[in-house]
Amino acid sequence: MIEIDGVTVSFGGVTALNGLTVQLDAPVVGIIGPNGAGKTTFLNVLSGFVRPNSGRIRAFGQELTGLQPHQRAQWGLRRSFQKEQAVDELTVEDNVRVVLDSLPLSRGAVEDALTRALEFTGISAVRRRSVAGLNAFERRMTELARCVAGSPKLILLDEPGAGFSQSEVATLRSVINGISETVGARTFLIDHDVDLIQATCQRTMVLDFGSLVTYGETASVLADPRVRAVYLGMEET
Ligand SMILES: Nc1ncnc2c1ncn2[C@@H]1O[C@H](COP(=O)(O)OP(=O)(O)OP(=O)(O)O)[C@@H](O)[C@H]1O
Repeated sequence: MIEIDGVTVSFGGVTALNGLTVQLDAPVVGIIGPNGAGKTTFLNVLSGFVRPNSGRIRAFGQELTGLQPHQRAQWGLRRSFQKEQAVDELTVEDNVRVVLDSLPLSRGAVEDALTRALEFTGISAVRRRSVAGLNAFERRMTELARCVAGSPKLILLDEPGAGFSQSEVATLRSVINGISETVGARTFLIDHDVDLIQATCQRTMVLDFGSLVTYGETASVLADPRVRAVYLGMEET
């Protein structure tokens, strides 16, 4: 259970999150809303890159508010960004090893976790290649491997499917669907692809202008006329 309690974030005159209060309790939670709704800001607050003006965040009983980003990573938080983060000059395995080396693990445990992460994301065959020589989807899967490595508790994915083909998104979908059982982590997924949200997220939260529109079972949320109005740009029927 991840408890968000009264989180407000202002950037000058812009209120990116406005007293957000919600308890997120599914293996994979979708986060949707129009551009500028506050979705990425929410992930930034969770990962510690943005300090809220007010409010608290607790995850599985642990107070995250006040922890630095590296302390959250050690606790078990992982994050992928809209913009690619994998380092071009490093091999795939070294990109993942960087994450594991920051954790209190023995050499052998690092290598085991590395192999598991690469297998889980389907990129074992390219593990010794440098990221610069990979295609865009292999680079995205390298970032996914960084997220699932080292027994994370909570994985935050910011539009991981953007720009990929249907078959690549299908591969991504099955990886996301396997995280809860195989990796044992919760996932929060921002994506504009409603089909991906529907196929992976048991529950979905909708934001608009930094406020919670609704949170609930994904099928009901997507059928909600308020959601269709704010997110899908449809008239209420
Ligand atoms: N660092 C910042 N400085 C100033 N304003 C910001 C900053 N980050 C976000 N904002 C503003 O806060 C609001 C919420 O932005 P955010 O990126 O969280 O929305 P979003 O829902 O992720 O949008 P998108 O779907 O376009 O990625 C927007 O009005 C945005 O311009």
